[in-house]
Amino acid sequence: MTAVQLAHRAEGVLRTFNEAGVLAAADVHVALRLQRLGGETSDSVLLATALAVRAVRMGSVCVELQGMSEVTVEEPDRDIAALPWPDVDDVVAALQRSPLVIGSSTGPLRPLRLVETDEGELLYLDRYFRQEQTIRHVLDERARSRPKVDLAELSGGLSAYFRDADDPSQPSQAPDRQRIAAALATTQWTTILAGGPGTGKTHAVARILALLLRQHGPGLRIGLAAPTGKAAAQLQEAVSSQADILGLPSGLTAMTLHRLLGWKPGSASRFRHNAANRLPYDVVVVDETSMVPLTMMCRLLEAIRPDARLLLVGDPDQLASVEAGAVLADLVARPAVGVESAVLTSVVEADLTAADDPKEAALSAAERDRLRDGVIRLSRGRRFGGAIADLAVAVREARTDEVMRLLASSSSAVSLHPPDDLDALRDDVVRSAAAVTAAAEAGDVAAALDEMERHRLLCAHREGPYGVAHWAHQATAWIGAATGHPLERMRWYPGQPLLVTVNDYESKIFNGDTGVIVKGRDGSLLAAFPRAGNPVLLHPTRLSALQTVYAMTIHRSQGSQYDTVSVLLPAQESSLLTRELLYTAITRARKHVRIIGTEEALRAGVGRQVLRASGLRRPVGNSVW
Ligand SMILES: Nc1ncnc2c1ncn2[C@@H]1O[C@H](COP(=O)(O)OP(=O)(O)OP(=O)(O)O)[C@@H](O)[C@H]1O
Repeated sequence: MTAVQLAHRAEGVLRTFNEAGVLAAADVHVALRLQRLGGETSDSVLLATALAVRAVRMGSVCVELQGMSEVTVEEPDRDIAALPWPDVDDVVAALQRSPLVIGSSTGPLRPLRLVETDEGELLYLDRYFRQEQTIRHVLDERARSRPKVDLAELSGGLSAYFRDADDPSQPSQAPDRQRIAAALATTQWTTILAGGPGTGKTHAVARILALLLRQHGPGLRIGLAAPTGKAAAQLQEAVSSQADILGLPSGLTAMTLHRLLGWKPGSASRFRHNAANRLPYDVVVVDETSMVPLTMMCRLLEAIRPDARLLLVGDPDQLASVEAGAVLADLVARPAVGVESAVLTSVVEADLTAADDPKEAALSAAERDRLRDGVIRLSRGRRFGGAIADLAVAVREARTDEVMRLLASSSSAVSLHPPDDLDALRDDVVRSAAAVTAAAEAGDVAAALDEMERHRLLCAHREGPYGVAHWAHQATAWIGAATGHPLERMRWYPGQPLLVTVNDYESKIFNGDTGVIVKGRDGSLLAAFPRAGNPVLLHPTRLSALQTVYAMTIHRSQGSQYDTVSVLLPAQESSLLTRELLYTAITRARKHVRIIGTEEALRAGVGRQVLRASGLRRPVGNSVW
């Protein structure tokens, strides 16, 4: 059990909620500070303020006051409902009078914002409300006009780039959502290209760039970015690998969003590029957008020129950023506000109206509606088919019985093991370590890196009996017992799996990169990291933050895939065990996903959703105090 950190100065209701683990010491401190500065005396307002701070800490953008008591805490046996929750109407009334709330009649300092919606009031820290408003405003402004397009050129391009995979002499069969995505991105300023792993998002992005080059010529300035260095490197590799066949410029580089926007040392949220100094690109592509938090999305949208195309790419069903906001999921789920595009309809009418095809279902009315805002979701799996994809979809759609049925089926691609059934896991850990070590000892860098992709052990937690630390230790012990060489005492050894935890721009090695120690030609030990065609080799002491990684958190594994993934489920009460977490873990596997845990834990996970409160996905026109 984790002891709750208590705020020393907390009294009354704040103390009670702090002791119960609902509020952290930091939430209490902020609320008390604002109370002092604003001269607020109401306990209800204090509690609501602390809950608004807590909400951001937990990844939400605001608190839904009607549901403010529906919180989960780390210690599952706490009776949260029994806490002295104030009446919601009283809280709202107190907030409307509070000097801390914008629009109230009194008070010099107004850090809070109360917003009324059809589903009840939302309480924001005003800063996040303003960021949400900026995002909404910029996107709505961008949707008011459309780029000029050479339609003949566009039709020619669509027909050239979207061919039937089995018979390239023919255009692909309608409906082809990739073709719709490409037509959208050419005919609108903003496109949101959503889809699960292997649905061909990057394939479509490369073709979209080719279409835009046909429209605008080789002078088109392209900015490629992603939230992490690793994701940026992957985007660059994926686009570069298609550059030749599509005639894209060679040497296209992708960078982190921080770098794209011009990160200023010492400022976490202010960038060189902003509304007054816009980004120089004609098209900006952001990959892995699910990991982009609200503040970063706001800064990006402020900095992008109104006449630059923006392509936001990602999987809205994956775990969101650790910071506040699940912007991609919100933008995909937002009610449509844009108007239908006759140009788009004319270019891809066959795709919009086609009936079900064996490979791809017809577009639903809801999907057609979302096209008005530039939102398209790719659904046809291009990489892995069968049971893994079915399991991922069943988890995403919370069809628990179907999840259990798939795991009980005879498929060799998915399996569920009780917590004490560890033989297959141990075999995979030992076999994969032996193969990596053999290649690393032989100095075969490519083979060592390939072998690293065969199996990955994933955990929800970092600490505790279900955590990475414990299971990495267990894996090390299994490997040591199998080889007769205990690994713990060695600093560097061939076959040692590595995880980088800090960006190193000079070496182009990024937080989240994984690699392996290999023997160099002269027998010295080097850290190897995969890069398309050309692995990076460095002396391990050149990198300041390297960990040995026999197990990894599911959060960390985002953006990577492995042949076999073993997922260790925590106890069913764990608030980390959610549908998004399971979906993310399952979709890391190419050939086999092995889930280790109880059926109860799995059912609990499928049933639990990460509810990140925000106003972005609600209809506009709410009255605001
Ligand atoms: N229309 C297509 N025709 C033929 N092959 C395709 C098509 N679309 C995608 N592919 C292939 O399917 C595989 C997966 O595509 P891609 O990498 O673009 O998916 P993704 O959605 O970007 O996946 P991830 O999110 O995991 O990076 C790739 O090998 C790609 O070349």
